[in-house]
This record gives sequence, C-alpha cells and structure tokens, in this order.
Amino acid sequence: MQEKGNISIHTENIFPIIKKFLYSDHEIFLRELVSNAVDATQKLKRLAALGEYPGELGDTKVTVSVNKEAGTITITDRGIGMTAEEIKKYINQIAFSGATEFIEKYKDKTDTNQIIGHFGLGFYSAFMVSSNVEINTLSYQPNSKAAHWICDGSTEFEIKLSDKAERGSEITLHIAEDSLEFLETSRIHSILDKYCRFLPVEIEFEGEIINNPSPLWTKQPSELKDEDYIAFYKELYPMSEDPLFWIHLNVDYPFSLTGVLYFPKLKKDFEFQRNKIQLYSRQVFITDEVKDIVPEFLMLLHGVIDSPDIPLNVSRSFLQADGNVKKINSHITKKVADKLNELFNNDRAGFEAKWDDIGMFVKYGMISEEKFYDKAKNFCLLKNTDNALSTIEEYEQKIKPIQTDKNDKLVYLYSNNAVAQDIFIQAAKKKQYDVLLLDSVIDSHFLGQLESKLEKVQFKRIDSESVDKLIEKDEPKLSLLTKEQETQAEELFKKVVNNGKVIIKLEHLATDDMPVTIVISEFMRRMKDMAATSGQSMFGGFELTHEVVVNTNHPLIAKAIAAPEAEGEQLIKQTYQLGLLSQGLLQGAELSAFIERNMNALVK
Ligand SMILES: Nc1ncnc2c1ncn2[C@@H]1O[C@H](COP(=O)(O)OP(=O)(O)OP(=O)(O)O)[C@@H](O)[C@H]1O
Repeated sequence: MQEKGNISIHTENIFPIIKKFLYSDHEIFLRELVSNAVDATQKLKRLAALGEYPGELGDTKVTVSVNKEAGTITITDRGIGMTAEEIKKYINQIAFSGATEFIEKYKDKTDTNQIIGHFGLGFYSAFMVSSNVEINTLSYQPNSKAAHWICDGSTEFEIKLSDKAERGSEITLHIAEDSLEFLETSRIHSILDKYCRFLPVEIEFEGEIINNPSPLWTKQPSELKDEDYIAFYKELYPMSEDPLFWIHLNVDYPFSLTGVLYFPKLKKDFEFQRNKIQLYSRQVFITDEVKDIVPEFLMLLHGVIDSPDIPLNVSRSFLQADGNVKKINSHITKKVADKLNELFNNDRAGFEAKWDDIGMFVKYGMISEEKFYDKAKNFCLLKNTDNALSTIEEYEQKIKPIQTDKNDKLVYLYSNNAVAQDIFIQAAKKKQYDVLLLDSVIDSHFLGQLESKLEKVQFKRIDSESVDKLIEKDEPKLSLLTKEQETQAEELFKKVVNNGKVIIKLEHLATDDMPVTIVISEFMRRMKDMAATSGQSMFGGFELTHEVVVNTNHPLIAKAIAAPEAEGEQLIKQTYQLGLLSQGLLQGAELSAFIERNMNALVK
C-alpha cells in the first residue's frame, strides 16, 4: 500500500499562520505529543482492564529521545497505536481541521497574547518546530498492519505500510532550521520537567524516569498523612519553609477539580510569592497563571489545581466569563473558609499562633468577597496592642461597657504604629480603653469594611483626638478656669503657635491628662489617605493640619496665665513644643533651638 493524498482542509498555508500565532509558546509541542502518547497508553490500559485487550501490556512507559546528528526528536509509546484509517481520520481530518478552525476564528485578531492563552493545538503543534513529521504506528487491534505517515505541514501527506512490529506509536519530528534549540537535551529536560512532571504514565528521557506518575493530589485524603503533604510541598518548592497548613480539593460534581492548596509562611516580598499555584489538566501542566480561577485574595497560596473542566484553549476574557471557572473560583473560596473555620474551632491556640500569617489572607478575603466575609467574620481575629487576640464578637463584648459613646456607638480605638503612638496608647490604657493594633498594609481598607458591615461601630485612630474626646460621654466636664482665664490661655497659645492654619481647641480634661495633645482628626486623615491611594488630584493640594488640644484643667496652664507675661509665654512654648516633640513633629531649626534652650536651662 502506498497512498498520497490531500488533507481535507480549506485554508491553504495553515502552517506559517499558526507558527506566527504560536510563536511565544513553541515549546508546548512536546507537552502535546507526550500527552497524546500518555492518552494512548491509558486507553490501552483501560481496554485491558475491561478485558477488551487480551495481549500483554508489557512495559508501557513513554520514551522521549533526541538524536542531534539526525536532527530529530522521537516520542515513542506502547499505547493503542493507529491503523492507517485512523491516521487519516484522527490526524488528517480531525487534528488538521482543528487547526483550520483555529485560523478561521483568529486570523483577523492582532493581539496574539490574547488569542493564544494556552491553545492546545494537539498534534499539529509539532509543525511549529518541525519541517517534517513522521508517524510510525501499529494498532493494538488484532491483525492490524503497521502504518507510516509523513507530512511537511502543508496540506499534502504520504502514507504507506511499515514494518513496525511493536504495538504503539513512534512520532518523529525532523526539527526545522529555526528550531534547533530543541535538539539540546538540557532544553528538552527543562520542558519535560515543566509540563510532564506529574503525567500519569512513566516518561523516560536519557535513561531516567523524569516524572512522578501518581502525585499526591490524585490520592484520597484518607490515605495521606501530614508528612506526605509536607514532602509533596518540598517536591514542588524545594527551598521553602514548611507550609502552615493545606487544603485538599476533591470535587466530582458539578465540575471536576482536584488539588492541594498550601498556606505558606508569608514573606515581606509578596510579589515574589505570587504565581506559585500550578494549574494542571489531567496531570498535564498548563500554566502557573491561575488568575480568574483562583480568587485574587488567594493568589499567594501555593500548590496545585487539576481540572479537566477548565477551558485551556480560549482567551483570557473567555476564561473570566466561563461558568465552570466561576464555580471553581467560588468553590475554592468556600473550601478555604471552611478549612479556616475548622482550624479555628478545633485548635484555637494553633490558629492564633498562625494568625500573623493567615490574617493577611483573611482580611483581604473579607474585603474582596462578600461570601468569604460572611464566613470569616466568625474566625477573623483582632489583635490589640498587648498582642491579645479576640474574635470580632468577643471584642465587641469586651469593650462594650467602657467604649460605648453617648450616641450608643461602639468606638474601636486602634493604632497603626504602637511605637510612635505610645503616648496616646498609654493615655487610653489609663482610662481602661483597649487599643487594637491595625498596622498591616491592608488594615485601613479592612477597618473601613468592618465599619460598613458592623452596626453602630466607629473606628478611631488613637491619635485622632485627645483621649477624653475619643469616646464622647455625656458626663459634664468642669472647667477649673474662668472664661477670661480661658481666653487668656487661648491668646497665649495663638501667640506661641503663630500659625493661622493650626486650630487651637480648649478642652476641660482631667488634671492628670496631658496639658497639650497634638492630633490629626480621623476625618482629615482618611481624606488624605483616600487621596493618596486613589491618586486623585481632587485632594491634590490637601494639606494635613493638626489641632492643638489644650487641657485647661492641667495645673501648668493655670500657672502660665498667672505668671508674668514673658515667663508664661515661655512655659506655654515649652509645653507646646513638648507636645510636638512627642509626635515627632518638632523638626529642623525649631528642634535645634528647643534642645539648645533646654541645655542652657540645665546649665543655669
Ligand atoms: N500517540 C498516539 N497514539 C494513538 N493515537 C494518537 C496518538 N497521537 C494522536 N493520536 C490520535 O490523534 C488524535 C488527534 O490528536 P490531537 O493531539 O490533535 O488532538 P487531541 O489529543 O484529541 O486533543 P488536544 O487538542 O487536546 O490535544 C487523537 O485524539 C488520537 O486519536
């Protein structure tokens, strides 16, 4: 038998067009051909298991070999093989018509990145790197004749009988001049390592098995111990610290999804840790860009997701709209929330110990996903400046008696920098107030979210008011000064501060409170923060002005107004500058003068 024929497609010159489109992703030809070999092997195994293949299975590994002199790469399997008729049907018609369809769909598109995503062109992708491709194959079916097919990627092919005696297929690629890099064994090694590492059939290259055919995620969770999960983590990320915990995904319906997601110990450099989740389809590596499939807030997780239901051959915008992708995304969100809830309920101490690492995910998730918020509000922890952790509910109960203001609002006090704001924290503690520590990058958004979700709750940064004003009560405040004395004190401050923009506020605070507190109101600061994060020019010229809160009941103030004018002024100046100093607001020449003046006073 010898036959020449025309591949039945309508578009001439498919090859150059596809080659151009797939330019950035040439290496996937190996993934496609090795997975075809694996599929053929598994089909045979299944037939054998069903009793439909009575012969010996023998050694079923797939072999990849490179012959640099001959300029060829060969992929050999001992799977079901093909008859000449099947080659004509599956390769000439189906594989090539898939390629035609691809061109029809995308020939007018210009953005190649958007088009490709990861378009599985199957067998045809061999032509991205080859000038000629040969198939030498013997079907498993009794009395089959081996067939040999050769094609140069044009629409013409040649098929004849062959003397191949072993069951299975041997695909030989004659590597094209512009793709000689693929004849380097190190290159082939790294491609196999990337895409074929967990294929379900043994793959041999240069005398070694390069894959782990039954990776952890394909096993039942009940068969696995903690050590197995940790060992697999190390297999994926050899240099990493142990993960905190993991989630084994195992869904059959309404979509199919397996995998293991690990919570890593977070590093300062978050970006470095992104893109660590690998996406597989039936154990074939597809990509480590899992955006859209994994919720944004879980992008820092590590691990593996395997789903044959994720469309791999469509563009990104398709992926976003795909129903299965959406379902998988929300399933992962739900699983993560359930796992965290379980950890919290079963081992609160362990959960608290991990909170610094988990907190970021939880808060980010609560901000970005409504459904996650609803579950996480029960286990999300708030940490105070003494490092005590409580749930939102517990915290509410704890502060309710003391931190409810006159309008029945619960005031959550927080610090974003316990060192810089120590003086305010101490003042608050003296009043039995509790101060939360909200000092991570997402905390300003997180508290905004809590404020909008929780009823009658207000967050106030500890330095946004004088301590007495933070939580306004109905108790009348008595002034120890007369109206005239108050005016006198105000005048003195105005003179000393000497800046029309600075607001001076007289308040009747406790005698042992600070005489002067410098604050920036919560409202002003949030406006400024918003302007900074949104980059809006609307607030461009927005300048943060501070307020000087004068405690008219402090003995120092009474002393200053009773003293001779120059002396009183000096006292006020010293008090005001101490206030500035405690906030790190006394700087430059003023600071130098302040230090010099105080030094001199010591000498005198
Ligand atoms: N090594 C092989 N052994 C037996 N049959 C094969 C082999 N390689 C390819 N085939 C047959 O050729 C068909 C076309 O292969 P091709 O890779 O183009 O598409 P596919 O594997 O069906 O889908 P995909 O686009 O996902 O790769 C296969 O479905 C299979 O029937």
